[in-house]
Amino acid sequence: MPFQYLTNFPLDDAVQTYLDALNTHGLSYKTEEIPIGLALGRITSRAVYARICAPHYNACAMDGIALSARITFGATETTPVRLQESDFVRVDTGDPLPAGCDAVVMIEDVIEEDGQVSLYAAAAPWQHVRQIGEDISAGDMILPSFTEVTPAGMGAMLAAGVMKLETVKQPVVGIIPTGDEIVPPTEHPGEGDIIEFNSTIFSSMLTQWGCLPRVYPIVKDRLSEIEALLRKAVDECDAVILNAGSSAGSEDYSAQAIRSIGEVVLHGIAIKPGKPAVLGLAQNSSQAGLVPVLGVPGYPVSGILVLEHVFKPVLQQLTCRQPEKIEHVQAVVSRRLNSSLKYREFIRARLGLVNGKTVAVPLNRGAGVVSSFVKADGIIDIPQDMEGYEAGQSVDVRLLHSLDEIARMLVITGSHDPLLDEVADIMRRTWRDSLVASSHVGSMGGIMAVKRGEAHLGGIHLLDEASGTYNIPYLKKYFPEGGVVLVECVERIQGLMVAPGNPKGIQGFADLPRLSYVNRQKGSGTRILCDYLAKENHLDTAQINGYEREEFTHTAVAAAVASGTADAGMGILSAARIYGLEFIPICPEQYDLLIAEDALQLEAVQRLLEVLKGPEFAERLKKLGGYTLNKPGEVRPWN
Ligand SMILES: Nc1nc2c(c(=O)[nH]1)N[C@H]1C(S)=C(S)[C@@H](COP(=O)(O)OP(=O)(O)OC[C@H]3O[C@@H](n4cnc5c(N)ncnc54)[C@H](O)[C@@H]3O)O[C@H]1N2
Ligand code: MOO
Repeated sequence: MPFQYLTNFPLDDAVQTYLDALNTHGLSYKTEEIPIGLALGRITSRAVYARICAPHYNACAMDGIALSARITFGATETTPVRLQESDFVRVDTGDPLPAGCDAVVMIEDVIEEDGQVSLYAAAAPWQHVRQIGEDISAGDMILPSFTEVTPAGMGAMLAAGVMKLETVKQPVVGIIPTGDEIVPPTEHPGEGDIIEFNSTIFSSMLTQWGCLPRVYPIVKDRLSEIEALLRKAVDECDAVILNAGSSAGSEDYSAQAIRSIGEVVLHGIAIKPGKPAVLGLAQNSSQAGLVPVLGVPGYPVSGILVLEHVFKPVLQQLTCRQPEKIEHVQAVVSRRLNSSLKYREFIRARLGLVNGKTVAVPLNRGAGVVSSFVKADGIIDIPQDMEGYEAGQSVDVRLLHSLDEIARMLVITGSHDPLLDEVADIMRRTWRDSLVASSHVGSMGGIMAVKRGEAHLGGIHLLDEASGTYNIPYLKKYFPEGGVVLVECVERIQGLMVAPGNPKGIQGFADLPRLSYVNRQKGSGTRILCDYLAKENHLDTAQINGYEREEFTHTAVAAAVASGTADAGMGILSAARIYGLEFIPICPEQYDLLIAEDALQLEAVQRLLEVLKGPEFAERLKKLGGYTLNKPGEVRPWN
């Protein structure tokens, strides 16, 4: 296959070019008549008018007596009007107003005395009567065109004798997953198998947008097979998403397949992730309609962004839904962000309100890191003509959660330990409105984040080589003026995680030169410990294979060992257990929380301290293993 040169259209131009092309070819929504009972959330395609009045008869609005108001005139507290049974009709709410009557008196105001009925107030004509058409008059417009049907709207239509309405047909959107290595979801994928989950993400997004997703079976990387399934999908659907194979690889057939059954409007957008998207179209041969066909990059984050930015505006033309307002916020970015001048970049970020400023902590930028979307509170939008931002600069962030939620977020930035997730979970179970955003940037990263006022607190475990003590020497160095408190958390065991059965017979740190190693990032407490142990053991780290290979969490190191790409890595027992690894204890260390003094009184911080002191925390840590609890949650004097 000849190499395909991708274009580099700015995003807005690409979307406009695509919409123009689709509209030129006559892209249009379809309509269908549906019963009212199925209309919730649907969009009207034409105005709905009342067929009958509601109410369609004069109805009593209260339980009581119906009468002619005239006969009550003159009744007062002191001069009641007395009525005979023949002067009125006893009625219940909803009864038709009896002939000759024009008012209802509530039963509470009807005084029965001496076998007679007395009224101590006059009735006004038409009081407590729901007159014909009070709610809706026949011929009234109940809903205008292109309006979303609400529960009350459904009731109003039925009340007005409308049994069916004409709506915009929900577009059926076909999703075709492709790839030789793609397998249906399974708990036990083979090596090289990629679990097919994009179609589930895309289906759910489409459902949220008012479309009907239809997922086709996974098709192999064979042009003829992709073309055949694409042809079928175009004939069966109103829009089609062809997933993966969008790039320039030898088995990337999306653009070719779309071109062979229709037209590629453009291939390549100046965004990252998402650049190799293919914007195409084809004719539906059975219904002679135009079908937008989108070639979506295989990486899930790329796919989500392309769907959101490129396909959503197209689908909104088919669903006739209005784009919802996108909320933005200016936030201070917590670390340097590089960006290419060639692309507009979208970077997922956690957000929190610290010291009155909104802080954005960028998450993993990888296009394959779908979990970054799970954690993200917003998307940092770096324009194409920017080279990036320095830490502390203000950035534009598209909000994924409300500002109210972000204001409640407890921002924890520092060293990674699974206990933080357990604390967050206990908080959530105890107080449902608790929100915790924790980012793993290592102990030194935590110190800096708290110092810059960009985190409420951070986990730290920093060994001071000179004194052999933990944490306090660092606080003295970095916070000479105070402003932070140190809260006791846990003592935990650091050790070498090795393959089950310890096939390499590893005894301790001194064995590293004969192994392949996986390390933690510089600035993490574990890395500082490794560097210290290397010195103690007189090891030249340049001679240790993999010493420069850096992972950001204990579990990522454990995963590397479990996958066999490293013989050993330093970490905590709980991480080794998760991956079924053997654990060679090396030394205990103190893992504490560094809390900004200003943050100490926050409700969220107080809740966290309460959790640390409680029984559930102790129980959960016992299960995780490798921790000793002395006085968790207690403030430790340090200066
Ligand atoms: N030499 C080049 N290589 C790549 C380029 C490039 O410009 N030159 N672009 C990179 C970029 S950027 C992206 S994005 C990807 C696009 O990849 P494709 O659309 O061609 O997709 P595949 O290579 O087939 O798959 C990539 C990756 O996506 C995941 N995937 C695919 N389908 C699914 C699915 N249904 N469910 C879950 N995950 C899926 C999977 O991890 C694949 O490995 O290309 C780069 N390469
Ligand atoms: O465009 Mo790819 O989507 O940058 O990762």
